[in-house]
Amino acid sequence: MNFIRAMLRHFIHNKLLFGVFLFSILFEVAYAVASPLSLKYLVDEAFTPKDYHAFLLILGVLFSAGFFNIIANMAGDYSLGKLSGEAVRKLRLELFVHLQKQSLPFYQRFKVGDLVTRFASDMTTLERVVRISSPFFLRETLSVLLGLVMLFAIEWKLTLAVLAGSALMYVGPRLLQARAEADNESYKQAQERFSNTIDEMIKGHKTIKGLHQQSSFRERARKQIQELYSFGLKMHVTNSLMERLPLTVLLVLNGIMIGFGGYLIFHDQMTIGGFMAFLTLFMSVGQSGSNLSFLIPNLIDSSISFRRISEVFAQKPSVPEADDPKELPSSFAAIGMDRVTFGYTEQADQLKDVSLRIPAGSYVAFVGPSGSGKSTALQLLSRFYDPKQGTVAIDGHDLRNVSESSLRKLAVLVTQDTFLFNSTVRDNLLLDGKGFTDADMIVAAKQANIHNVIESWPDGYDTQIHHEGGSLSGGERQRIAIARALLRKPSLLLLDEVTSALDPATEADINALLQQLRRHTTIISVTHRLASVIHADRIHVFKEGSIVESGTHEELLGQNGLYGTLWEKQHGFHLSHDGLHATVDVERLAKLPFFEGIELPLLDGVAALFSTETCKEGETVVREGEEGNKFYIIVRGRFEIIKHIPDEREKRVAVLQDGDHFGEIALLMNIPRTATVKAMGPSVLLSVRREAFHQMTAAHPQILQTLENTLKKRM
Ligand SMILES: Nc1ncnc2c1ncn2[C@@H]1O[C@H](COP(=O)(O)OP(=O)(O)OP(=O)(O)O)[C@@H](O)[C@H]1O
Repeated sequence: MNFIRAMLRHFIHNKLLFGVFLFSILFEVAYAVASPLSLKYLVDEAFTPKDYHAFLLILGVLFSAGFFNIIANMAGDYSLGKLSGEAVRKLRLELFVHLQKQSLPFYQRFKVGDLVTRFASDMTTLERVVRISSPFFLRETLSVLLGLVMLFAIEWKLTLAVLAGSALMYVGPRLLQARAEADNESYKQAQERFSNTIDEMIKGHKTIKGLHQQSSFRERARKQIQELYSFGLKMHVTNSLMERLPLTVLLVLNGIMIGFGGYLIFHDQMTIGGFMAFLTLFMSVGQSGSNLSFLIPNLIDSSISFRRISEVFAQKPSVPEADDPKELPSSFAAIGMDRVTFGYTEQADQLKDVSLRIPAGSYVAFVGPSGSGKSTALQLLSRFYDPKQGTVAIDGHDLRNVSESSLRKLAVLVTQDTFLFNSTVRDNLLLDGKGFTDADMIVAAKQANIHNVIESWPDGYDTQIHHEGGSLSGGERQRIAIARALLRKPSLLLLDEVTSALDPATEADINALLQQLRRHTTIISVTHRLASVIHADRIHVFKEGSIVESGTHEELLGQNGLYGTLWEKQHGFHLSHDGLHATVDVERLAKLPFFEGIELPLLDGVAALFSTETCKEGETVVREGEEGNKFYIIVRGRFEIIKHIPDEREKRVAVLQDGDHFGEIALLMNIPRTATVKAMGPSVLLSVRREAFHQMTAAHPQILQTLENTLKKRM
């Protein structure tokens, strides 16, 4: 309702134009109703008595009124065009701003296809209603009302008779309305589902191809297109029925009118002129009535669009701006969390009673197993979400009470899922460009180690970025995102796995840059790669939503806790600077549970069997169901483990990262893989084939024996 009120408010905002519009409609209706009346006077007062003077008078009045009607209509059309255009313009902008104000959960709730449909198709329907249907509805309703008054004035008995019959005209559509609404809604939903499939198919085409999912997607699309067809047919039939019914009833009504009207004339209760005026006026009222019922399907359709847009307008941002927000200065003394508990849903908490204090100028790292809540903590520190309990504060100011713009100037978050706009590199770096020169931009690009790459492109900084950055490599995208953040010179830099897509050399450069920045800028870095945070002032180790250990690298190693375990797991690998050649120490191999107890000299031979494999983001290394003959250790990178759950789509069941291994059973036997393993970014693996392993173990059967025993125990 608020939304409809807002629309009306926009519509009547310009009182003068609204007055002109109303006057023009009233005049048009009055003229349309009065014209048939002129017949009564023409026939009864001029033609029958052959009164030439009366004839000229009536003709003069008719002609002048007609001329004035044309002018009034033109003024009305102009005012309507301007009023409706303005109302729709304001609504579009309000919807856009409203979408911008929404927090992350909103964008998780509504899918892209759904929102785009609301913006494009529903808004267009709404525009049609404001521009065409509503004024038409108003005019036709007034015509019916005024026409009925005139009909009563001409002959009330005949009017009552036809009115009783007219009731039929509305019964049919009423009965069908609920069904038409349901059919329209089903069709809209089917459209939405299909839009989402297309959206997924375009965005995920690589993944779909990579996982051989074309046929399941085709099947999904086929079903949805079939649904579109069936719902479309149903909707068409119901709407056509609704459109045809009134015309049939109108035919019956004409019969009643001519029969009863004739009877009145034969009994001298009505003049011929009166009957002709009645007939013409009734036709015109009937036409208006039928026009109104034609409008019903159109209005039903639009009421759904109204509801769908109202639904978006009704969404309140889950991270709202305070009424009188505090402006943060550009620097601060400390940021912290005090007993913060947070869950994305009511069912589970992803952060539990987390407290920490980060003084300005420090370099802090969040580490821990995948899914332990590191990124979530970062999202709360940059206020993309508000805690369920506890507070996140900068210098004692609860982030809920500070202005979003001052917070965003102070703190910039760079994530692993970088989004670039389909524009030039320069536009992507400068964005609104406020306060930055090209020289600033180049300094930032150099810091992020991307300047030379950009310069090597034929159009340099004017190079067009396509497919939201898909035309660039993951590392290039990431470095542009880092440059974009550095350009803004934030006092607080929040980094979420920013080096995970970079090759070792670039990663080393970015880490060196962070070392340079660390005293002027507070850096909080979420990473799973421990080697990059050994110099951090403080490392917080997350586990299942809580901070379980905190300290410097040395302090944490001394504690021999979770950090120590994670460090051991990632230790013992060597990677060439270009990231193409990796090796593993035998001491590291010896720590793999299934090589436990095998003497180091023997493991030397095993270590030599490993070869390096690099993979791109989205590449599938192991496919569920296929027979495997390789064992892998992750040197760098993150891999998702996907399982096909019957009657469900594929589901990510785990994430593996640096130091993890998979596929060890393939060293023993040739059995189908139990899950698909896919790279989440550029990665480096060490792998060994069963055949090579067996050649080696032929000379040392005890290795095979140990492996068999351990794997048997684990299975
Ligand atoms: N938007 C979301 N809605 C619901 N659950 C989420 C959402 N984002 C993350 N989660 C869940 O919250 C938990 C913590 O996720 P988070 O990303 O903070 O972990 P993380 O330690 O950063 O792990 P990773 O290194 O794998 O990113 C995980 O179980 C994750 O599945």
